[in-house]
Amino acid sequence: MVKAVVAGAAGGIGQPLSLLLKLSPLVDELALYDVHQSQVQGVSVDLSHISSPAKITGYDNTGDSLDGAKAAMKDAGIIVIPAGVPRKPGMTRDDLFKINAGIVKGLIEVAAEVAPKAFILVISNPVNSTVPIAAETLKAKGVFDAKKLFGVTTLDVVRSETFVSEITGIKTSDLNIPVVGGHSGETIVPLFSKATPKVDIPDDKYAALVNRIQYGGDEVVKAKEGKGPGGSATLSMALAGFRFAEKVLKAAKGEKGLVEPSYVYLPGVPGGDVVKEANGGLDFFSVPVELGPNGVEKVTNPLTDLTDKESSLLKECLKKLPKNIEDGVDFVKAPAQK
Ligand SMILES: NC(=O)C1=CN([C@@H]2O[C@H](COP(=O)(O)OP(=O)(O)OC[C@H]3O[C@@H](n4cnc5c(N)ncnc54)[C@H](O)[C@@H]3O)[C@@H](O)[C@H]2O)C=CC1
Ligand SMILES: O=C([O-])CC(=O)C(=O)O
Repeated sequence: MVKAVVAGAAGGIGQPLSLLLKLSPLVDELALYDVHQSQVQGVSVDLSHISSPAKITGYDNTGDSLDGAKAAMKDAGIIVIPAGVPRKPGMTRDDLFKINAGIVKGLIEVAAEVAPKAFILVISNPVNSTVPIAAETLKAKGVFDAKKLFGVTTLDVVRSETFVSEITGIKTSDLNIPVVGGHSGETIVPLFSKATPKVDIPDDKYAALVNRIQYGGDEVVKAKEGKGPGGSATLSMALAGFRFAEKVLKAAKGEKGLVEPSYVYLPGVPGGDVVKEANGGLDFFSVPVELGPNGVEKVTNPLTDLTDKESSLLKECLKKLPKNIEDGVDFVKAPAQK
């Protein structure tokens, strides 16, 4: 019996993500949680009419309590978190930290209490910092299992597949492109030299392609012009979040050979120490993760034999990512100094 939870289910990502999970045969119960009471109840009733097996339940809180969050997450197998505010034009993902840091910490505290063994997939931005916040919160509660905590960076992979396919003509479904590092701007490092099948990016297209992958989020934010629900990517993100969640659930059921990059805590996962040595000592990094019944089975070090261009991208990533990680860790460990 697999209980899945979407926290932030009434939002721009939450709604389509919940629809995809409702359609999945891998989910037996889908609990939708949001602080937006009327919206989450409406979405729950709406989805509950779909004739797929997953049973839908909807939760919000009574007053200031977290009773809805607790009931939603109780004994969950997988918790996907797109709760929080999205960007509007002119904002960076780091601008979201002020609000989303506390939201993620609060949700993880509930998860630690009522579903300490759940797989936790963090979508809320800035992922580079919200995942360290989640890790430190779980550590403080004594229930941290790094193999089960994932920052969802799948949208960077999805965008890479789309944009590389446009240039090379290779079908997106045939492409496998590791995108590593973090999830914002220059911290996003696509490694075309490690793609399968081999992809040939013409020199005159390389910089623009990398830029489009790194700033794909900004392209959407700009196009949406701050109008309508969800100021940033919602539909492509719902697909990406579902793709990653589905792999986690399939691996939990014993399917083998499932690999996808994800932003994980390296010291707590098999193979992580090698990546940590290669990235200059960072604890958190997005790397190709092989999934198994207990989450991360092992991670592979993607930072070998990089091309000169990729080494330059990595260098830029490593200028920014450490501060993002530190901000997240300090938010939990040293809040007074913030
Ligand atoms: N990891 C990634 O690749 C991506 C991440 N994102 C991030 O996902 C987040 C959500 O984006 P959208 O769905 O577009 O925003 P949205 O504003 O449409 O939806 C967010 C939902 O979260 C709910 N919420 C707020 N605080 C909550 C709490 N404490 N508990 C439960 N629910 C709460 C809101 O009521 C709302 O329904 C943003 O932080 C955004 O930056 C967006 C796209 C890609
Ligand atoms: O750009 C944003 O704010 C949302 C996001 O993370 C993405 O689309 O990759």
